[in-house]
Amino acid sequence: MGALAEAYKHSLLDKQPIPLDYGSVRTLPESHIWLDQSDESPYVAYSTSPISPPVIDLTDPDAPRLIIQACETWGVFQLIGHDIPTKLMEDVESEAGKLFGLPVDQKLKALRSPGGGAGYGLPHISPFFNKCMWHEGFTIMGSPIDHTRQLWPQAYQGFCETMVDYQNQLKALTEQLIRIIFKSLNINSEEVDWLKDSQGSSTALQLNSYPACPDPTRAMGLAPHTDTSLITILQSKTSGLQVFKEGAGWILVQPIPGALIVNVGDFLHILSNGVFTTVRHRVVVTQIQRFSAAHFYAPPGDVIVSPVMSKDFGEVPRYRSVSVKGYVETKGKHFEKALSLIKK
Ligand SMILES: C=C1C[C@]23C[C@@]1(O)CC[C@H]2[C@@]12CCC[C@@](C)(C(=O)O1)[C@H]2[C@@H]3C(=O)O
Ligand SMILES: O=C(O)CCC(=O)C(=O)O
Ligand SMILES: [Fe+2]
Repeated sequence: MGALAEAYKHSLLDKQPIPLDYGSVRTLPESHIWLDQSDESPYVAYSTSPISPPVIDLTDPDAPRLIIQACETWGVFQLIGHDIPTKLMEDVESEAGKLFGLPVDQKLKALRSPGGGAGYGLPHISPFFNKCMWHEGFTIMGSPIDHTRQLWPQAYQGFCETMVDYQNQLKALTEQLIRIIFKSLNINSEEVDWLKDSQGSSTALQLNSYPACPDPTRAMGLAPHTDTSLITILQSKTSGLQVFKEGAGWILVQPIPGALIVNVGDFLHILSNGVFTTVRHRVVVTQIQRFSAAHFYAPPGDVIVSPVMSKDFGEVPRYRSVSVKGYVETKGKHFEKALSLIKK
């Protein structure tokens, strides 16, 4: 858990709208129409360019070089050859389906409390937009037991076991990727206490549901954002995620069966002195419900993140050093402006 639990805490002081009973809505309500915000509309500037983020096989001896290259050029890649069991990935999706399939009154029993990080609700970034997203989410930080007991008083165990197993395995995979990336940054992983003991890092698992939408071209699944994390690992069987590529525009990511989508977050961007891209992304919706699960990983709250200095990453720092806790707070208050506020 840790520092990420604090993300958007301050923005949540504003009244947070609650998700609609999506199943009963036949016409897109005015509150959910994004079309008039022209440059934010998901169907405007949607690139037809054939380029797409690289696919990297973790068992390929050349994987470390390809990962670094992808972090620089795209800030996102699809990972195959990882050892997360397919069955576990499928169980996560089917447990998420059961949760979001509950009647809305039931789901509201697990509603995130004001200022709280975990539980059911709209995206944490909702207060920064004047339109609502076509989305419902369930955020897990640490054990999901308290919230899931509200949902299924007798039958919460299957859900909890699956999510805890997934969180542990995704944490280990993230740490494997971080060790690879740190090597290129000339950081000795053996000297990084929080990585060595696997203690204290901040993690969160976000289950996302994008309900079937009656008017997809005018709705927004998840508004453009960068993740606050060091690294995020996402699973989804279906397309909907778009990433912004400088010079090309919004590119739809076509998930490869069994692959995980890995993206660079703000902390890795700062650490790499701006060389690795913290990729802006958003989600479009369709008439078919879509699920995804995103695992976020950041260092412990008291860690100071400073840009590395070298020939490859630049000899002049582009960002001020920040504590993880401090930057998470800045992001929660200023959202998209957070990075520019810590620029040197
Ligand atoms: C760990 C976290 C990152 C996140 C905020 C949170 O505390 C829990 C959910 C995460 C999420 C998922 C949807 C997009 C996002 C921007 C949001 O609103 O909530 C991210 C947050 C983030 O990366 O900053
Ligand atoms: O659903 C997706 O594909 C992306 C979700 C996402 O960006 C997030 O949870 O931060
Ligand atoms: Fe994201």
